[in-house]
Amino acid sequence: MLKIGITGNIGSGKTTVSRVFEILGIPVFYADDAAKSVMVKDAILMDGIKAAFGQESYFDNGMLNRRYIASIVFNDEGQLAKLNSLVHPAVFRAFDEWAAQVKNAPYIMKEAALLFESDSYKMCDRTIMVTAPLELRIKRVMRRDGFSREEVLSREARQFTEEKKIELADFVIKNDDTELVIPQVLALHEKFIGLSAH
Ligand SMILES: CC(C)(COP(=O)(O)OP(=O)(O)OC[C@H]1O[C@@H](n2cnc3c(N)ncnc32)[C@H](O)[C@@H]1O)[C@@H](O)C(=O)NCCC(=O)NCCS
Ligand SMILES: Nc1ncnc2c1ncn2[C@@H]1O[C@H](COP(=O)(O)OP(=O)(O)OP(=O)(O)O)[C@@H](O)[C@H]1O
Repeated sequence: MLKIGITGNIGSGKTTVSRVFEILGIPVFYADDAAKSVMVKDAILMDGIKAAFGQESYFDNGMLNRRYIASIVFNDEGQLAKLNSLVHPAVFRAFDEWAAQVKNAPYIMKEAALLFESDSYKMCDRTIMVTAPLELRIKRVMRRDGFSREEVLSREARQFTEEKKIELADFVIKNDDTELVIPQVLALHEKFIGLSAH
């Protein structure tokens, strides 16, 4: 089945855009959500996270202490690489399991913040990069998550630049208040339906 990867840097709106594809009936796998899910369900992974970052990584009720882990990894590249190497293989497995059970769809999508950084774009037939100017992205995430400007920038600094991802991607969706998103989604949807028919 045709696999489309969709990504975008922090606050670009990749989740919002992916929801539009979902409304069109396309099954979408959300890698960020899957990461959060395996991190509280996969016992071997949880032990690995505790061993690497301490017991404080989890609250007593089993929930992930996201603020604590974020404060470590987004300030230290080595610690982030360690977290990524623990979590990403479990997310790749979750995607494969999810994809194997999808029936009757013209194509499927994988929404992932790190589609290019993690090399998972190589498993996709086509890729989409969602873009928006940095200042707008910062504003969106500060409003959505109550993050400081510095917190947004520390994550942005751990991602490839938008320019690099635009070069790597097959298609770009502009989500920056100058262009309407839905017509861009519809045009790509038509294209992917055409590709899946061949
Ligand atoms: C550190 C964690 C606990 C922080 O949780 P939090 O709820 O604050 O963030 P959330 O997961 O919703 O991500 C929000 C955004 O932060 C950025 N971000 C998240 N993880 C990473 C990462 N490993 N590298 C760079 N940026 C990242 C992305 O832009 C993402 O869309 C969480 O991000 C995490 O476990 N990350 C490691 C797993 C991962 O790589 N997930 C993303 C792709 S699978
Ligand atoms: N075109 C838009 N107009 C107004 N608000 C938008 C638009 N696109 C996204 N947003 C808002 O911006 C915020 C970030 O969008 P979204 O969560 O889709 O981005 P994301 O790329 O998935 O972010 P992250 O990388 O942080 O997970 C959300 O609160 C969303 O509602």
